[in-house]
Amino acid sequence: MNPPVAARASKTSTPSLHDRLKDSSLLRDRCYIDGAWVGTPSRPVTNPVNGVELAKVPAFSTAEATQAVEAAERAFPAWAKLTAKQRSNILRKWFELIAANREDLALILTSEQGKPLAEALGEVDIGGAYVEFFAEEARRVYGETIPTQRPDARLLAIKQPIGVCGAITPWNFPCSMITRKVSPALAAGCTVVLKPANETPLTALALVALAEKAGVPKGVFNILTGNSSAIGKVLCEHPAVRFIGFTGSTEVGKILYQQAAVGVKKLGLELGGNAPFVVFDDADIDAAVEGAIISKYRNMGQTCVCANRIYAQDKIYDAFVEKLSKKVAAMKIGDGTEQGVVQGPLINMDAVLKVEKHIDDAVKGGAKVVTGGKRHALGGSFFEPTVLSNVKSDALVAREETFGPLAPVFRFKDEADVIAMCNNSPFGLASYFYARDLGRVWRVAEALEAGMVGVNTGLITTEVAPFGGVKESGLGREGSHHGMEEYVEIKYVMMAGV
Ligand SMILES: NC(=O)c1ccc[n+]([C@@H]2O[C@H](COP(=O)([O-])OP(=O)(O)OC[C@H]3O[C@@H](n4cnc5c(N)ncnc54)[C@H](O)[C@@H]3O)[C@@H](O)[C@H]2O)c1
Ligand SMILES: O=C[C@H](O)CS(=O)(=O)O
Repeated sequence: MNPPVAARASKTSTPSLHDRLKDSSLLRDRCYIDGAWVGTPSRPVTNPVNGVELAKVPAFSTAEATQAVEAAERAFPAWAKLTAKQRSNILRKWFELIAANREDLALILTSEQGKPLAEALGEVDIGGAYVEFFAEEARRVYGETIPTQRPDARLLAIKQPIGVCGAITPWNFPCSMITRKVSPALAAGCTVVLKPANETPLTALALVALAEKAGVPKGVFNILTGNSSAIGKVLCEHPAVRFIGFTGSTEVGKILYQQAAVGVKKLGLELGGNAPFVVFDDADIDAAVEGAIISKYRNMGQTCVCANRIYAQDKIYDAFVEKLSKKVAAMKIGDGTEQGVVQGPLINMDAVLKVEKHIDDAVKGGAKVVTGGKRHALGGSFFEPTVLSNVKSDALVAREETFGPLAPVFRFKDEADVIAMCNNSPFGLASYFYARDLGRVWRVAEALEAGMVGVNTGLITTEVAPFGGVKESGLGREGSHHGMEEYVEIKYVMMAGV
């Protein structure tokens, strides 16, 4: 059992994260490989609010990644041989432990990632919901019998776990991006080696501690922190690894795609987005404002499904911009653990620089800052939630994923005009529009080049739907019963001599 992280006095007078947890044993500073908590804590994890060190984690690399893959390979046969019910029961127990520890998990999450506590609680809840859902799906990996053209033979198709899986996850959702991969993998009978983001490993380590407590056997679920590219290379090239699940930027996704080609590994890629958010003139404008706020400013705009470009039809443009910017200007910004705060700090200063680059480019092209537009008085990586109007359709912010609290509002004339602009992107993850005409809803939903469409809603995330994108937003789907397909291989058996 890993000794809990020693209580560290933070740089400020506020109690340390360790002292604020109900169960401080959830704050882990070692990796978990083959059933043992190992490594020397050396790499600091800091709070984006104030740079205070929360803990240190090991800086592992090639050797440890290889050890983890070999442990997962050894554990695979026994885990795959368990009955679906046995795996389901263990996953159910994991879900119950996540739910029972949701407040501690959310506090760890907010402390290392920055999102408001209310959002972190929501993330832990859906993170747990993926585990609960796939605990149930574990028992529904059905095969089929197939009528054959040979009277002397019988034909069946069976589904079997693909084997050792690598999982590499981003910092923006340190809980749900992990359970969205690991729970279907374990449900299918696979074993996993997880490399979480270096900015937010503590939530992942706590999830593994709870999985261990739930009875996941040694070697089945391994986690290591450290050198991303070196660990990723091992996961892409080791012959025992048969699937790579990656969530992150399209740029890194392409690197992994190339590396995995060497061993012809199956991949699940959940990549970048550039979601259009369209408000037609027959929309409920107040509802559209609410939808734009949750879609744009959730996690300070740091979600892959954030509205990245907002299009408002000419007739309602001014009213929409006025209503939106009034609500945005009223947002409370601060430390996400404080009551009422709805916007925390961005993950780092690079994120701030990207927002500023997009604002500067838009303003140079004639855009107007309606609210926000600059770093917040709190300093550090706090940035004012921003609304721009009169933005040119070819501005940088329309072409690149901002990943920050910036809402550029573009004008459009009609359906054909706006659909052409929406689809003029190499990305196709999420998209949103507000309209009430039934014919328009069908036409636009079918015309948008995206994996997911929100109609009259800015929040589409659920464990029961197939999450994923088209074009350069990725391959495959996570969540829903489709999410199991990543982790199984189909085999058909022709039995002659009947
Ligand atoms: N489609 C989705 O479901 C989804 C969900 C969340 C985030 N994202 C995307 O992720 C991006 C933000 O997350 P991020 O900054 O963590 O992305 P990132 O691509 O920089 O990092 C993602 C993960 O990959 C690791 N990594 C980085 N370089 C690597 C390499 N060469 N080899 C192996 N691993 C490597 C990182 O350590 C991290 O764990 C955004 O583009 C966002 O749209 C997509
Ligand atoms: O950042 C991308 C995540 O997938 C966000 S969520 O799943 O919509 O919460």
